[in-house]
Amino acid sequence: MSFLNIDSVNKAYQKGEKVVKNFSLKLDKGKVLSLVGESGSGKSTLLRIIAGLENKDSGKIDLGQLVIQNPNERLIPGYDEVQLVYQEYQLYPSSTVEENISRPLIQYDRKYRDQRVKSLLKLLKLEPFKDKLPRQLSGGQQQKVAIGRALSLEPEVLLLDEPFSSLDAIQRRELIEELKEMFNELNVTVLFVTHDLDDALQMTSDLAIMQGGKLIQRGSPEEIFKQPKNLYAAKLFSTLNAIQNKNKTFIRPADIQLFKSTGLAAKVIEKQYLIHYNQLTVHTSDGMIWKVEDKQRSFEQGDKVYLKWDVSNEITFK
Ligand SMILES: Nc1ncnc2c1ncn2[C@@H]1O[C@H](COP(=O)(O)OP(=O)(O)OP(=O)(O)O)[C@@H](O)[C@H]1O
Repeated sequence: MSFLNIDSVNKAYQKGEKVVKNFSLKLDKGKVLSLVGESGSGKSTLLRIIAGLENKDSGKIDLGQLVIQNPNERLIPGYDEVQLVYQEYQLYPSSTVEENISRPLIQYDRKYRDQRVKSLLKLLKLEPFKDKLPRQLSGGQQQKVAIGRALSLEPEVLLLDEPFSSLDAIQRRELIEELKEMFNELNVTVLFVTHDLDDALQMTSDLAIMQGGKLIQRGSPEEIFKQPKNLYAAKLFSTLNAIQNKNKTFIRPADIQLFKSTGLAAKVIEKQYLIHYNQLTVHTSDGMIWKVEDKQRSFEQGDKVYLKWDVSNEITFK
């Protein structure tokens, strides 16, 4: 039996369109899931509902025995067992790192509190900064303090809502690496929401894709890459080239080989130098504009190139 159960959740704001549509998801204890979706797809609303901070219209959410109720059904909204960290998470500006992390534990026994804060500072590698104020820290360190504060209450579930969007790519990669290790050690169940597939994959190999309030697909990156359920899921991984005269059928740039003779003729109209290959924009003789990968970096703008691909790599949507 899974640990976090989200069952057929629906939500509309006022009388508008539903922003979460019949959404169901299960997650085992101690597992990390990345939920990827574009802006406005309903990710934040869903997380707030899971945290018990937003009313749902229908559906059920439970953590084993604990049923998450709507805030309008409770005196104090939210649950210690479910903690939400988001990008603009506010730290107390005039409290130190140590005080920020210990704040939620104010009513707890002092000895327990000191131990918990000490172990979190260690896990988060924040010991050298424990007496600093938030403004004296980098963006990544500030987010670690926010996560430390959320973890201080020993939640069963940690919900991360794009917590790294203000960080640069290198900071994000390093922070995700550190956090992954820590989540594993703490055996906390994590739902990580992002619009960035790279971040999602860096965090875990359990992926869910949300679009227009619905769960589109759940699986490993490889499964979704090979058999994407729709165009959005496929495009998260790469550009798709539409094949002329084949309805809803596409080929990925990486699956196209380039030749100097024989194949579908095309003309290079643009060349971009990327890390692992030159990306060429080509105009095919059947009138399509495609992206292809020139791994040998042998073609220039204006050159003629011939394209071939294996039909088994074509992706067709129903
Ligand atoms: N409090 C609110 N009242 C009315 N509409 C809202 C409210 N909060 C969000 N919405 C709308 O619900 C839809 C989903 O928003 P939500 O923030 O959940 O999506 P998201 O996937 O998290 O997007 P983003 O990544 O941009 O935060 C959007 O159309 C948004 O405008």
